[in-house]
Amino acid sequence: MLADVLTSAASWLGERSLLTYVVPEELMAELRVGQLVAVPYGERLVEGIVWTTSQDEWVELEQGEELRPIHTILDTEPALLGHQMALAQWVADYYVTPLAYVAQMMLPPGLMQRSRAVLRLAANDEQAIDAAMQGGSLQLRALLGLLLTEGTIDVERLKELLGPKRAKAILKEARENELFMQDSQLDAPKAKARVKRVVRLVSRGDALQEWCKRTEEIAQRNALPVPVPVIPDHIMQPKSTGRKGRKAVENPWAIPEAVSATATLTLSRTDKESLRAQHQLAAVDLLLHNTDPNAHWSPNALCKASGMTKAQFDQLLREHILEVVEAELRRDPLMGRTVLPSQPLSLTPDQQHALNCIVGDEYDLRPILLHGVTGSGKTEVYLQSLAAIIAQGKQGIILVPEIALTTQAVLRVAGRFPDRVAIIHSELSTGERYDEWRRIRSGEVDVVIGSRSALFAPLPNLGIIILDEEHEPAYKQSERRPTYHAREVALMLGNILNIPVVLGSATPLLIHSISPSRSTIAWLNYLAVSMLPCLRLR
Ligand SMILES: Nc1ncnc2c1ncn2[C@@H]1O[C@H](COP(=O)(O)OP(=O)(O)OP(=O)(O)O)[C@@H](O)[C@H]1O
Repeated sequence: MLADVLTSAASWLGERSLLTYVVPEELMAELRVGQLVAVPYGERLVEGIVWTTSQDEWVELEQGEELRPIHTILDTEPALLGHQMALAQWVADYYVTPLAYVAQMMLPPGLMQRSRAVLRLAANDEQAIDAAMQGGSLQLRALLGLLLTEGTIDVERLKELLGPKRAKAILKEARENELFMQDSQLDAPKAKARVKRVVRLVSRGDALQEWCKRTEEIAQRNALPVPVPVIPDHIMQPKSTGRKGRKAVENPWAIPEAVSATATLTLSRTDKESLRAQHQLAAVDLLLHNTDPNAHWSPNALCKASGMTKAQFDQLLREHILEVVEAELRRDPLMGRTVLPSQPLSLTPDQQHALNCIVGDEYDLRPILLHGVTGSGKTEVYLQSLAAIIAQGKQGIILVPEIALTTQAVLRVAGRFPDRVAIIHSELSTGERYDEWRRIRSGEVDVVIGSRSALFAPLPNLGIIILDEEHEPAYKQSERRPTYHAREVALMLGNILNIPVVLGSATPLLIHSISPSRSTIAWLNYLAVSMLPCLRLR
């Protein structure tokens, strides 16, 4: 089996953008088109995307050339889906840009891994090392000493330290000596899931109730008025007045002044037991009342908020009331924003007609130009079109020209489809973008809203594309290659998948209004739907 791989090395720019590799027996069952793989390239190991596979065993090679095998599959889930690869091919041809540039643009930043060549000792043969130490050049001995202490040396670092000429000479000497070997390592990708140690309740139902009852009885055995935190915010976010004037964090568990200082010194065993029980009950209470699935308690934060000591916390672990697990924490771009849930409005006849043309009986495969003045209800039509597509088990993309997390458009979409919306735009952090990209790829999301790059979201079953304010110049990427226009790419993606593409505007570009045939895309023939108020001229 052979595979054509789009490599992240020289062929990003070269004419031969796809290189052919042999698929080794052990990878055959797992290898899929669109997956990220590591392949040998010259002396290095580089990253690439499997573009095509074939059962051919024969390929025309120059004399002395030999096909090399794929090294590893870096992620079993494809990084690019079939329709994205078809779109990438079109963008590369249409905007005369290397295919690899386009493919890289479709992936979240920080996913591609860099490779580096490293030098290491081939074997730990003491005699051979001694011989080299005595007979080798001064440079070789220095290199050997470095490898014996460090294990490996980055070849690029060696070049920086010694200068290219001396590094070349020493590397040549090292390669000729069987003691050394050079291989290639792929660095870990910069974008990773954020994993933290968090506390979870293990005990549930009757067992937990039983424990609470027992612990409450112990807690009530003393009369010390220990405060129980209702909302732990003031503990989690202590008021601070800067470095110098920082106030001590108020300890909500301190024994109140009403109870005299001497009382604290004379706590009986029962009192201590009672305090322990109260703290542990408070911790369990905090976990029970944590309704936000994105909020987690770390062991430290929980101890601080409930007043538990480490020993009291460990006791709860031993009794299997709590457990500490590694949980993936989502970096949510809408964290802290108020998203108001909304219900579909009953549509006006114009809106209903527009909806029918997009997702109803009147849809005729043509892109739809939705022309309506500001405030005429276009967004409501978009939302109900998305809802209809979602009801068919598909997903949608809605593009807006300028995106700020607080924009009304984002919050309106997020409010209509709670927890099922992802946001993609260039101002997200690498981590946020990576998390959103993975949610989209795994089918956890029904709607992607964002600026032009949201078009490349890996939705598994894309059913509609909407471009709001289609006349906006922000849809054109001009600062780097490919210099694509999101409207043209959206229309092509709609064509590849045979799905509705809606262009909405209060002031559509003349190119659509006057002569659709003059459009840059030959097959284009819009269906224009108007939601303009009826004007009577006297
Ligand atoms: N069918 C309807 N019934 C009642 N109110 C509606 C209806 N459709 C839209 N609205 C309301 O009218 C206002 C404007 O609607 P909307 O934002 O959808 O218009 P728009 O054409 O998208 O505007 P813009 O061009 O500014 O994006 C909103 O407050 C919306 O809730």
